[in-house]
Amino acid sequence: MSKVIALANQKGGVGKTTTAVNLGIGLAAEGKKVLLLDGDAQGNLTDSLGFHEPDSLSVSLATMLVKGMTEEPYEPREGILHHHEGIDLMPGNIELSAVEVALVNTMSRETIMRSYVDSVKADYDYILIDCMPSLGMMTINALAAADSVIIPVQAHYLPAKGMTQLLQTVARVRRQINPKLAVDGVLLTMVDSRTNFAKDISFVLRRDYGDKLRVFNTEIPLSIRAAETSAKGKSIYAHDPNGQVAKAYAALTKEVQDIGSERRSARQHKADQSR
Ligand SMILES: Nc1ncnc2c1ncn2[C@@H]1O[C@H](COP(=O)(O)OP(=O)(O)OP(=O)(O)O)[C@@H](O)[C@H]1O
Repeated sequence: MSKVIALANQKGGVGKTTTAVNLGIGLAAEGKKVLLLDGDAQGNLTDSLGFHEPDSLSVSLATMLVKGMTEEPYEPREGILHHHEGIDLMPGNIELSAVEVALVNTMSRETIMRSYVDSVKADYDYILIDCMPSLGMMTINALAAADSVIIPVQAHYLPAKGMTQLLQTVARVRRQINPKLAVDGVLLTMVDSRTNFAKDISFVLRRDYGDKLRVFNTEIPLSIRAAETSAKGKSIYAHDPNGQVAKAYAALTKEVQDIGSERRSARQHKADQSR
């Protein structure tokens, strides 16, 4: 069964795209079939994977969503690109901005992306959605399509108000559209080991949100090597295989798979008890 994970935080520049690339390619290295969806009009995920002119692509996620809105039949695999490190990508570009505006007046406006995801799900073990840095319609669509959400947070800045708003949005989507939506946890990124900020933030998150909110054991270190990867169009495993960031993303990949297995056994346990 495939798992759909949204990478969301309405704050920009916190590591959503970098995590989508390196978690996705990490899962592919473990033998999983992975599709990344670029749900951000900036097209950074598409660009980071070496498709440096996202706006010139003739088919993208926006094309599929427009066809979904207008109920035109579509071939869901059209436009999917393959990256040489073993993952597929449905690219995103500036056209998503227009789609976001158009969605507002569409029937089933929150579930257009879910219909697209459902149409390709059978081909993949994991689908990761890189969200826009906003809580607009495109992010709501991603949350409606997802099984769970990972929230990357830059370790030297805790957007306390932003976190509350994001968790409220997740709760609203869960209540109204997608009851199965879980929060996998907060991922601390760009952690500078010379400071205590990461520890302080973990403490504040646990204090303010309690055990409702898991903080991943894995922390992603701050490193110029991570910042270099997008221009190169490759993952950190290919760019700096022995560095700390590659090790951290490999550890995150394991942690994400472990959360998946824990949830599956919890569901099984519940099902067995209700028999
Ligand atoms: N571990 C890291 N160490 C240093 N720089 C990093 C690290 N991870 C990401 N960066 C850099 O930080 C910037 C923001 O990262 P990224 O694009 O992944 O964030 P984002 O949340 O997707 O941003 P946006 O919301 O604008 O799409 C990028 O220039 C990226 O290369």
